[in-house]
Amino acid sequence: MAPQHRQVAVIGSGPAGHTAAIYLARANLEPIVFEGMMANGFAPGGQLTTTTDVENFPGFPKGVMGGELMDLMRAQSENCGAVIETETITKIDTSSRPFKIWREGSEDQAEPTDTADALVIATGASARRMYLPGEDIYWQNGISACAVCDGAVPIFRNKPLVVIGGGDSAAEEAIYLTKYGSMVHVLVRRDQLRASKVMAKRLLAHPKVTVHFNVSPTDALGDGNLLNAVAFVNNVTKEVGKIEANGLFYAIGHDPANALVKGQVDLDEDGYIKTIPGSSETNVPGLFAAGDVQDKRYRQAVTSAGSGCMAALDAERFLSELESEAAETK
Ligand SMILES: Cc1cc2nc3c(=O)[nH]c(=O)nc-3n(C[C@H](O)[C@H](O)[C@H](O)COP(=O)(O)OP(=O)(O)OC[C@H]3O[C@@H](n4cnc5c(N)ncnc54)[C@H](O)[C@@H]3O)c2cc1C
Repeated sequence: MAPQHRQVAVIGSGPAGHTAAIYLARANLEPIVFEGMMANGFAPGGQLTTTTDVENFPGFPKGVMGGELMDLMRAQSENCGAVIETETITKIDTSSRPFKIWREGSEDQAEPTDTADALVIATGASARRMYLPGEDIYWQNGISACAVCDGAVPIFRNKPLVVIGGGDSAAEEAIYLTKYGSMVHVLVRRDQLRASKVMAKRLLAHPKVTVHFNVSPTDALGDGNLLNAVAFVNNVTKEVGKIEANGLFYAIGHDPANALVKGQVDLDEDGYIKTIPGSSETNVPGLFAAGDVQDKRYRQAVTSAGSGCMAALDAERFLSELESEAAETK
């Protein structure tokens, strides 16, 4: 069967992918969105489908459930004219245009299932977790991987909190959480922080922060409903203990979902797709990146949506230039 051709395809269905789709559809470019089927471990809709209340996405004064927000974005994409396919893309070839795309199950075939003149990669990222015993019970009931997203929720107010990690993100998240928690304990696996000198100094000097070196968490403990303590082991003395805590925040890094483009597009040292600052353009003309897969700094729904808009506008301009070039050579 001949590949299905579109002017533009979007891979990914989080806030970045759907915002790109809304803009592309409104520009009459009839985008196809591959929303994935548990791609990168997430249901269609992405990371927000794994959370409850989202209180910082504009337009929802009382907050909105993550799953509901993503259903609304999906409906808006469709209403604007995007075609959404519940398919995971397992291979692309961007070495020549049109770009070649293979849906899951067809990656061994020579012929792609789809082709597109422009591609928006919005495959997202995932926060690293330790999957401690008890984590399945207390994930989102005391355990989080995003202080900015969840720090303000009532269960953490004036309560002791734990942050896991020793880098800049851990330091930033711990200091951020001092606004809400009564005390913030930072558990660092090694005998020193990896954070920059300035951040480390700020963290160590903060009156509401205690840094525990050579300590790793071993268990998430609670009452069956909410987390109330974190068990730990000292990696040097092997001494075990327990810290009372109503919040456990992972700050041990994120993994951008870059498998599709690895080796085809420039990535930074942490695996994020490199975009030209102030745009969504990658080093491959016609290939645009949006959302968490290219953003290691903000990683928020609204910034992902913003970059999805940028990718759509960049793709639209690229396609119209392509059209003009084709008209001139006729
Ligand atoms: C538990 C949790 C709570 C959060 N709370 C908040 C909050 O309150 N406020 C906030 O602003 N941010 C929050 N965030 C962060 C926010 O969810 C992300 O910044 C945002 O979802 C990133 O959007 P994205 O579009 O880049 O990608 P994602 O949301 O990661 O979505 C990417 C999608 O693409 C799909 N996909 C991946 N690979 C493929 C493929 N090969 N083929 C097809 N599809 C593919 C995935 O399945 C996924 O559905 C939270 C994150 C988590 C994990």
